[in-house]
Amino acid sequence: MIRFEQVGKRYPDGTTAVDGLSFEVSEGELVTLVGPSGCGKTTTVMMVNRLIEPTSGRILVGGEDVATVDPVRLRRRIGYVIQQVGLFPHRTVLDNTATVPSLVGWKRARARARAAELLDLVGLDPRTYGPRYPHQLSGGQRQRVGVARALAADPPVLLMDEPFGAVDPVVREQLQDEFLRMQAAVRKTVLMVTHDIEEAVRLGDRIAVYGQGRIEQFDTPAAVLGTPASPHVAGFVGADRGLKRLSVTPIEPGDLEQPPIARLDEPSGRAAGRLRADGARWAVVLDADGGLHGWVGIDMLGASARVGDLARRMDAWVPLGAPLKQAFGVMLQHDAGWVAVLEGARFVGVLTPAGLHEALRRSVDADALGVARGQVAFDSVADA
Ligand SMILES: Nc1ncnc2c1ncn2[C@@H]1O[C@H](COP(=O)(O)OP(=O)(O)OP(=O)(O)O)[C@@H](O)[C@H]1O
Repeated sequence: MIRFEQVGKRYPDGTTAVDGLSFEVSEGELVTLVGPSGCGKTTTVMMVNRLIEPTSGRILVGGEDVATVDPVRLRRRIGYVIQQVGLFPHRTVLDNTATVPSLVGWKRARARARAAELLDLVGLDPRTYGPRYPHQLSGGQRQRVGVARALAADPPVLLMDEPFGAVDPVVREQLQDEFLRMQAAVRKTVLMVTHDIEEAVRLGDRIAVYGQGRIEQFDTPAAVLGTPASPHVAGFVGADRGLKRLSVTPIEPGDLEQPPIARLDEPSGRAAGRLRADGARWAVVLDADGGLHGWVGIDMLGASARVGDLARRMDAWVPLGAPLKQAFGVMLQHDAGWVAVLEGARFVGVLTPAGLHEALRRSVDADALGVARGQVAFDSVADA
């Protein structure tokens, strides 16, 4: 969808901002550009909408060489979000959002209806915020309007330059989450500049890590964290790589342990006997459909009641496939030594701190070997 072919930019004073850039962003893919200040990230995105002209190579958008497209027409097909949002101060939020549709000749009513829809999409109620002026919004809200405005004419491509850079870390994380949800729905082809590796990892389908004026590694977040291509990349992604991997490694069935199970309607004495025989101190309690109800400890099980009368409800669960970080968060929040994992509504096992550690090692090892994670085979007890 966006293709760089040996693109370079040399300024008249002799500064080479970027050199020999070749990479591709597929349709619907979000690529983050990350690297130290002055390494050429902004130059890269501004060449796509011709705010900067390359001095060598070419850039294709949707198969078309952008150098051959009228810049004004080109920019209407490419959304652009920057850190200093640049809203028109004397226009309402709704009119700001409707700017591009109005420019490309939509009727006023249609442009405004579209703007209202977009404000809703970025989490701003158009009835409340539409009539306001930019100075009546918080920084985070202004940033959302910037995103809504960039999407208003439904461009297939979105360029974002530090879009969440101007807000505090908490709001920033909120905006990132909202943006991810939105991107899952609209699937734009996105090129996003950030200097923050955490943001690059959280948002990017793939990451381009820049050195001075060139890309040192272009790969998935897991691969960049797991096998940095150079000492520069390793230095940039930082010493806490293992921690960052928690965000990008999904919980897989093989990571789970199978604890003893008790059924809601089971006589409590029978469940207690089974636990004792297994040497277990607690069991996960499931309902008749295999859904999670809660847990019960062996010393809570009396002789006469049913398990369901004695069990405790439990909210500490995560879906299969969720990132390990989410499971870790739930464990901390509930002060629990394990977290239940569900596939749909069905209980499939528990993740413990030991399982979490193993999963992290598995993901690092898989990348180190250069094989897809699903292909890694483990020696099983049966083979020994
Ligand atoms: N008009 C210009 N003339 C000369 N050099 C320039 C010009 N514009 C940018 N540069 C240089 O090009 C290099 C790349 O700049 P660019 O803005 O792309 O970096 P960046 O990675 O986006 O940095 P930051 O994260 O600080 O925004 C820098 O060394 C910068 O000083």
